[in-house]
Amino acid sequence: MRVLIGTQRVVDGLSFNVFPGERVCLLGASGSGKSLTAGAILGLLPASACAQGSIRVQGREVIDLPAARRPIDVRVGMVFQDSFSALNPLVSIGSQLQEPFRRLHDLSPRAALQAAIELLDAMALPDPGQIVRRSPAELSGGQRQRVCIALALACKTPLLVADEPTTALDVVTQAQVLRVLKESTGRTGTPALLFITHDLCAASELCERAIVIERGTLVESNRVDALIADPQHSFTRELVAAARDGIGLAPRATEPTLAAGA
Ligand SMILES: Nc1ncnc2c1ncn2[C@@H]1O[C@H](COP(=O)(O)OP(=O)(O)OP(=O)(O)O)[C@@H](O)[C@H]1O
Repeated sequence: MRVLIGTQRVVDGLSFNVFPGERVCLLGASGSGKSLTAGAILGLLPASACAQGSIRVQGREVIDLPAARRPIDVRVGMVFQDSFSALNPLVSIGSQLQEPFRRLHDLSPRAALQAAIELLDAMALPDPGQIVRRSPAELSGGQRQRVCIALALACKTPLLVADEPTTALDVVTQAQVLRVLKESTGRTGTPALLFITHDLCAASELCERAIVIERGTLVESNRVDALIADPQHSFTRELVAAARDGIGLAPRATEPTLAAGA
């Protein structure tokens, strides 16, 4: 897969899979092409950028399909760093969360509201019956981010891309959001996760496998524990030197949920 801005290849020859039940992190320095990779996978590249090569979701080619034109079963859920701009400030949390349950899952308004409250409860949000009545501005950043995760999960996509979802949060709130992401992805009946970050500690708490890119090119790919124990590339060595130790789990080998290729 490549992403071009004009004639410049800002992502070049990047090739990796995310399998069902996996949580994979995409690591790279600032400007290395992580967000453009996410944008290509989501079908949300800026107008100035263009993706080439192959991006398959559940085996289906989607590289030329912007998010809004993708069939429901190959859409990709997303959680971004800025939870405030991801939500409509004028619409209550309940109405925003009801929408995917009504539109995609055909639930009645009452059943959709109940499903929204149950999902917020699973996100470890206190008093979800009250939270659904509030607007985004009436929540803390960590609460809003968990609402964004709930919103992404409500769409029941096979893959969730989380682009630096904890960067704007304090360390305690980061831990809560990481816990919720871990509990709600990477298992049967939940989406696989592509977690985009330059925080190796967060990556090691959440993910089993890591892909490291530099200047839009893959430079290292391994299990997170192996990567931490024996980093090969200079950027990975710098990341490891700056991070505390973590643990990783073995990836599971089945049909890929996502296959991005050149
Ligand atoms: N809309 C755009 N127009 C022109 N260049 C862009 C655009 N978006 C990104 N770029 C350039 O493409 C490269 C990769 O950007 P990208 O946002 O993917 O990096 P990143 O790894 O996500 O960085 P960060 O960690 O700082 O968010 C950078 O050099 C950036 O300046």
